[in-house]
Amino acid sequence: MTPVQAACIPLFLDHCDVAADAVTGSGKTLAFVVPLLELLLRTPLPSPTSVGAIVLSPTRELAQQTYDVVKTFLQHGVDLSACLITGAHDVQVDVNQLKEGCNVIVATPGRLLDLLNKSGSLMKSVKHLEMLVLDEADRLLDMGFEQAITQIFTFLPKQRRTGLFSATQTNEVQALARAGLRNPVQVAVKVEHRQEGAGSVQQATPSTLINTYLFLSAEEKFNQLVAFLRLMRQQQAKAIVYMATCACVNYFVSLLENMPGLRRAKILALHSKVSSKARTSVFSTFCNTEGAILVSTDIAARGLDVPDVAWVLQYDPPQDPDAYVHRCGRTARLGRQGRAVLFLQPHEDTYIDFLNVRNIPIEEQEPFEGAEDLLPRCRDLAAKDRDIYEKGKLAFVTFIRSYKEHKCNYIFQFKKLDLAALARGFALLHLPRMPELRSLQNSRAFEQSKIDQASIRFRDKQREKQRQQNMKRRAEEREKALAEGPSEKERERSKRSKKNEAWSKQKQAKERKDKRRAKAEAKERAEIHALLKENNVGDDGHDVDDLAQEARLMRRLKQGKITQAEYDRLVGDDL
Ligand SMILES: Nc1ncnc2c1ncn2[C@@H]1O[C@H](COP(=O)(O)OP(=O)(O)OP(=O)(O)O)[C@@H](O)[C@H]1O
Repeated sequence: MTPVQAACIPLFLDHCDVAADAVTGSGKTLAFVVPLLELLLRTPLPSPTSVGAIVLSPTRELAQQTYDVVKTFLQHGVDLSACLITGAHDVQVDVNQLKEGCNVIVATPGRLLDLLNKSGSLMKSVKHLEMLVLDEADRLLDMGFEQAITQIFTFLPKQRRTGLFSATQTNEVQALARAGLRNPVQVAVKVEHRQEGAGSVQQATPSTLINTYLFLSAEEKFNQLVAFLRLMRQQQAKAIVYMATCACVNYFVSLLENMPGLRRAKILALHSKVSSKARTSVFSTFCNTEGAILVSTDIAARGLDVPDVAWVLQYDPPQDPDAYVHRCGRTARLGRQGRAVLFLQPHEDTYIDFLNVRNIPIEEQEPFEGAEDLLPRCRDLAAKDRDIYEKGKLAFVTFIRSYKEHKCNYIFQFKKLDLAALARGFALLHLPRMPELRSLQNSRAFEQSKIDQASIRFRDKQREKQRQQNMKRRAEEREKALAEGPSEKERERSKRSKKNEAWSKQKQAKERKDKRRAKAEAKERAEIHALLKENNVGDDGHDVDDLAQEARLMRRLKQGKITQAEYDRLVGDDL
């Protein structure tokens, strides 16, 4: 048994409520699954359809993982039934499952609350609940599930055991513990590490983790990533690479697949815009393929348990400060050795102090050997395939947006970003027209490629044919509009402006200048808006944090801005 299990299991069996806080990979899942099953076996439920235990997880992936652990016991002789209730399928599927009887429910809060509100029989079945578990409690709260959870409490009997599990403790988690737990026993399994001159101090990451950082300019990052991945190939080691946005994952994976030494590597992309079904398949390929590389957003930061991940590389530091510990926690699980490395730009150096204050020991490391300048090759790929060219622009735009919205913006200061170096580091041929980049458009700091962007073709023949047809249609529309001359409205406008001729040339010049600027700004906005819209990224930058989208949708549902059906569809398909 692991320490957290040794502490929690007897407490639950003694009918105590437990609030547990233990590092990633310390075996928290079994610390609640074992006593939960044991309690249900000891106290037979009044009917085969009674629900004896509920586990609430923040995401579908985590719920699925916990459900799989429960299932393993059921397949080996534990005579209970279990079901998984998430937004992954139609509500009716869940209703049918529940009718057949579920002694253990593993669920995400939104869907469970919905079913409790709709189904009188489920409301009755939970009246004899023995145990409730809130897993990854801090994330449940971050995602805006607090209200849903407190509403779920109202359906459950007060005489129950409640467990609250988290690898990061916050004031909000403590408030939730006060609301849902009765005199909980606090279990904190801490890791100590020896620090020169300070004796032993507590740390928030596993003791078997070697945690390092590397200062790199924006232009060095991709080359170092390739050097790192070649090393992983040599060692046949499994690794996870974290990036800031979905679009960054898509773009850099397209580049990596074409880099020398990596063409035969198994590089998988995972983020919220990958469909639910494809996400399951990506995850299972990653688990079952030796030396596979997962490039992901924070969607894969928490709770996911892949025992043989040897390295975690944080290509971009996380938006959410707590995510750092969870990302690292995908390696060095349950006493195994693991390594985590963080790429930082030199101006982001205070992040190291920030980590130290949070009891996260970290050391500087040497750059990976064998790095070469691959950015010209990347630009060449973009020039030969419009798909890569467009992915690059989108990735860059979303990265800038995510950087501007950084939760630790006193460390990650937008004004300190070297945007020209960043654009070079993204191997862009042209700068997207963004207000943030206006001063760079004609600057020598970023040399725009001479290649005409309209001439860059899709490698995929079908897509290219479609693009040509669209261009032709737009040109015809323009010609037609020209031939028809100005519209009635335009003629009116021009007449009016002649009548009100400006009283001085100076004023006219200023007006012309303002008009030009407004036109340029409107064009920039329209271009960025079109780029984001085409790629299903909201203007509010919701590409930035995948999981926040579910929380945002939940809030909109609560405010009555979307219906339950819309919520289900959006969460089901898009997240
Ligand atoms: N007593 C045990 N003996 C052997 N293996 C165990 C034991 N308990 C847990 N494990 C294994 O350790 C791994 C990590 O466990 P688990 O996923 O529960 O960690 P966790 O603390 O929930 O991590 P995280 O905070 O990242 O979610 C799993 O692969 C699990 O099967």
